[in-house]
Amino acid sequence: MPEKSISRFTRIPTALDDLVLIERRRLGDERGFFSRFFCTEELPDFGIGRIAQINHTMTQAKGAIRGMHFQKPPHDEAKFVSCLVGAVFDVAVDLRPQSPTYLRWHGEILSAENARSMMIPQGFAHGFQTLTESCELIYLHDKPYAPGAEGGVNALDPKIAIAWPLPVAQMSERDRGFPML
Ligand SMILES: Cc1cn([C@H]2C[C@H](O)[C@@H](COP(=O)(O)OP(=O)(O)O[C@H]3O[C@@H](C)C(=O)[C@@H](O)[C@H]3O)O2)c(=O)[nH]c1=O
Repeated sequence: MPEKSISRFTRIPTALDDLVLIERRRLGDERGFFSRFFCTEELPDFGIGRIAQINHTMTQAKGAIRGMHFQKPPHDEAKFVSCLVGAVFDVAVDLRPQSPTYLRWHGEILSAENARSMMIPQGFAHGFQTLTESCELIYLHDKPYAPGAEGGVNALDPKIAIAWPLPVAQMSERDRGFPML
């Protein structure tokens, strides 16, 4: 079969407009598996046509929360978020005032086993809670890091009411200080 006819990705819509879950297909054999991680040919309309940065994080504690982060315009970015070690509850909040799903959140489990990634579009805040120890995430960003443009929504904001699956074990001081809506 010609290589191009193999579809490597399954798109799974979510309850939020433009927020898509991607399942990376694994081609397995007795050695393990081969998997394409990202593809501008197969995902051309996908927000990340150009990869400006790839970032890698490790979070030690189970129950730790990072987020909810975004970059303000003109540095607003799309990111393709994947978990390569462990498992996380990954969450996006729609911050686009014109959107029918404005201020709604959506969460999905991303794990090393399920090979799922979240495509976070521009205009969303992103964060996650670790479900295991020593979780490693990889982010593909379509814009460079712009420290002066960092924005945040408080992950514990009762107006958004994200149903974090575990008690909060750890948050950075900066994340705890983000304002409530
Ligand atoms: C986000 C970022 C941080 N840094 C630096 C700033 C700081 O010294 C250190 C840790 O930064 P933070 O505490 O913001 O890292 P962290 O909380 O892991 O930030 C990340 O959170 C998740 C939820 C996201 O969605 C990511 O886009 C990113 O914002 O790394 C960079 O050099 N480049 C970057 O792109």
